[in-house]
Amino acid sequence: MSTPASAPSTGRPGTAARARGLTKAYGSGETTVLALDTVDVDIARERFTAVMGPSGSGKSTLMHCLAGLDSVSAGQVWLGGTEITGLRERELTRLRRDRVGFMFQSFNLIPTLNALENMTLPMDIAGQRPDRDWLEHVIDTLGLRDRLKHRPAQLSGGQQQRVACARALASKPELIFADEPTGNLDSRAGLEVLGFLREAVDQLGQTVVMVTHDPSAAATSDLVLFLGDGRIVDDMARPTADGVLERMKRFDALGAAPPGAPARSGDDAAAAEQG
Ligand SMILES: Nc1ncnc2c1ncn2[C@@H]1O[C@H](COP(=O)(O)OP(=O)(O)OP(=O)(O)O)[C@@H](O)[C@H]1O
Repeated sequence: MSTPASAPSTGRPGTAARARGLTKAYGSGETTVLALDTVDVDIARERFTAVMGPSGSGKSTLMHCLAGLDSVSAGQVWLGGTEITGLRERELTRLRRDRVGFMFQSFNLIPTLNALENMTLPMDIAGQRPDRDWLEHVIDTLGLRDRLKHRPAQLSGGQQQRVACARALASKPELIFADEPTGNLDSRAGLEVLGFLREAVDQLGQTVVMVTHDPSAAATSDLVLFLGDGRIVDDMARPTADGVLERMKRFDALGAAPPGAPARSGDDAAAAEQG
């Protein structure tokens, strides 16, 4: 299903990422796992999109395929206006480097580099100079000023996550993919990171796609996409934590969407709620 994130009537400046018929199967024969099943999705530019769903529903796979980190079994994916399915690895690497920032659960920090060096490493590799004012702003907002010379092993898990967050934001990428960015943080640090992602969207025109299990974190977004069994089964605009929690409870009560079940829109869900 195509999500309202793409509604042309909003006048937003297009889509930052798009997929049509996106299908991803792992393995072969009897052991095949269909992680994504003909997903159509539009990630609106300058918006904050959250992706939720039960464990194994395909959230990380969707993010990896949209980011060009994983190959697809069928379908097409675009980053901005560029179709990435079929691109050669070298072109794909360059595109990712120039346009995309990543925050993963495993922070992927380089142990021999200090915090500041880790933050600027992607730009150093790309031969780009950081925007100093922006970098300073990122560092202060994430409370990393007095940790810049520390190596990852000398930082707490939360601090490492904040460095990974700063690294994703440092080059002002058009699109940031965040996989459970608050998963390893205490609630205060988690709120800070979410606030910063929100600010990046509202004030800097960046686009964020965040996978989360946390309804409160999802409530920071503009639109929540709910995945079930490799399909987008619902969505919720202007989410609240209570609203997301209710929706999730309802999915639990209904069980996972059966394969082949028609994808439901937010309106259908609202109608079902009233009826
Ligand atoms: N490399 C892989 N090889 C085989 N199966 C995989 C692989 N990666 C993911 N899968 C399977 O694909 C399905 C979707 O996995 P995915 O990690 O996208 O789910 P998820 O919704 O992100 O789960 P979680 O919330 O637990 O992180 C699962 O059934 C998973 O076991």
